[in-house]
Amino acid sequence: MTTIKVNDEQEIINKLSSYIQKISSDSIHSRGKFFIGLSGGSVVKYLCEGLPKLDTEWSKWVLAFCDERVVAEDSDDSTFGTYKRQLIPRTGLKDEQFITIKQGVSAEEAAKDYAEKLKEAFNGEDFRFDLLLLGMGPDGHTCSLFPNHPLLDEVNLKVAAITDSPKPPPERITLTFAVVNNARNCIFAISGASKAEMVKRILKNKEDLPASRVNPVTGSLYWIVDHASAAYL
Ligand SMILES: O=C1O[C@H](COP(=O)(O)O)[C@@H](O)[C@H](O)[C@H]1O
Repeated sequence: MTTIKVNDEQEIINKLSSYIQKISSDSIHSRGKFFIGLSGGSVVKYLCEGLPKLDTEWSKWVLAFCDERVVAEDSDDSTFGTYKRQLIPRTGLKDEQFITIKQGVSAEEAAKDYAEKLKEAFNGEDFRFDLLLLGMGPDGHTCSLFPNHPLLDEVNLKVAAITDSPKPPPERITLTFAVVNNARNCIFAISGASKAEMVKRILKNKEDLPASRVNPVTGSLYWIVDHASAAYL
């Protein structure tokens, strides 16, 4: 694991963008495509500012979600909806390159459908993302994997439904750790004093929290933290 300390949110965006530039170029060069998993929350802002500056073959990108809220696409809570409004118009990306959840169905059905879509995108069961961009809530959750939730120990499903998310909205789908820890690269990008206590509990105290369970088996893990979130390291 590599921890990168930067001064502020702008430096998080710069550092994150330079990793994405390198990993996307390497992936496209080696395998012809770049499979990236996006998160919601603060990661959206980092990407909307950073990605438009990349020099890349946008048509080679395949974009999926580390988690998604089971809501209508035009809802402010929809992670895809937010990227559609705020990111797509500023890049060469097209809507069709995003693997999105089925609309108007239960979380259970959306999760099953999403797993099928990933299977098709990856040409099989081995969902090996080139890069997962991860956020972490102040409670230590990542994706929609929350502290003390039974989904933390899910080993059979690759995409799971959650209907009791402690953070609204309650209905979501999420990648499970089986997929997260199969990625080639995982990057956490964390800013702000509200995350400082949790950053300490995870990176310094090594407590068992959802975000601490991200540890790609044959991949690389990076934590990019700003001055405020790294205050207790
Ligand atoms: O609900 C969610 O929260 C996490 C963390 O969000 P942040 O705003 O604290 O960075 C996010 O990574 C996840 O994708 C999202 O659904």
